[in-house]
Amino acid sequence: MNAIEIINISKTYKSKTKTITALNNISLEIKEGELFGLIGPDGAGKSSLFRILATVLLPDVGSAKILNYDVIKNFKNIRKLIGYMPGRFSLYQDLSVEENLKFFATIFETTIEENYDLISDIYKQIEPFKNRRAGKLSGGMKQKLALSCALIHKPKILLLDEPTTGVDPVSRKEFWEILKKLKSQGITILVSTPYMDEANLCDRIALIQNGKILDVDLPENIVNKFDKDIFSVASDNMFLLLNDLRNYSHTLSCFAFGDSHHLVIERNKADENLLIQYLSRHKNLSVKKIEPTIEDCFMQMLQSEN
Ligand SMILES: Nc1ncnc2c1ncn2[C@@H]1O[C@H](COP(=O)(O)OP(=O)(O)OP(=O)(O)O)[C@@H](O)[C@H]1O
Repeated sequence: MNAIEIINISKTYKSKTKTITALNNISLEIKEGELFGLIGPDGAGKSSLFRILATVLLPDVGSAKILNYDVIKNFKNIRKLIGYMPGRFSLYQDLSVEENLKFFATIFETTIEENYDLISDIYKQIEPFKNRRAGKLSGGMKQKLALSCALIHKPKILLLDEPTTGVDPVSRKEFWEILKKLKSQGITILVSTPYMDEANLCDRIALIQNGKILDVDLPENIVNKFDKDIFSVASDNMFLLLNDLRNYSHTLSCFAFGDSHHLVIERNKADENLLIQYLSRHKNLSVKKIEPTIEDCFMQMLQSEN
């Protein structure tokens, strides 16, 4: 059975001066027990979709179901079945760690003790600070508390909107370990992230940009479908290098990627020696053929869209 079904959803925000299309005819199916990632940059429409699924925002067009309950007609049933962690953690900054957790437990007519099993792994890490105000916690600790609050009523489905944004790399890694464990306990997880490197940690992903889904697949299939050659190129003058690479006759696209540039060329059209010759004015030149990453695939899809 599908845990989540999204059918032709569109959402616009209108002000006096402009209309913003946040979601443009989105359809998606997420299976029970899946760890599904919605990957896209700021403003892509991720939060709007999460808010519709969490029954706190109405779509203009289309429908969505969670475990067969309609997000509009059956919103009360859905609220009991989901744990929702909004983009900016929904903690009460002036309440302590323990008070926040008790508050969420009370809303769902349960207690911390009753559901301690499910959250114990996560909560144990912040329990030593249970009297500290949420506002005084580090990003990683806030994230763990927010997840504990979202889990306190034993939801079947977790909706986690950018849970790792602004969190340090160690806490990010720990958080994904926790998600893996929750998945093994049978919880379906829909998680959004702007970090492309987190895509590989999901069972399946959807790439989203400008309110449109560009592709849905296993992370490895997205990479395998990439049918171009990629070179990682660096030199002493990265700015000049980017210009030169963009002017190269075989270039399809070229963009800065960490401390090198990624050059995309039609498959088997590139002769590495000719490229090195073309770039001969560069000092400390390095040219390496590499395997594409999800980010390369995403950039290429954006290029094709435009
Ligand atoms: N309440 C609102 N009123 C007007 N525009 C909005 C509103 N909420 C979102 N938007 C706009 O809709 C588009 C999609 O925003 P959304 O928050 O859904 O994307 P996102 O992928 O979650 O990005 P972010 O991480 O920046 O929130 C953006 O252009 C955003 O500025």
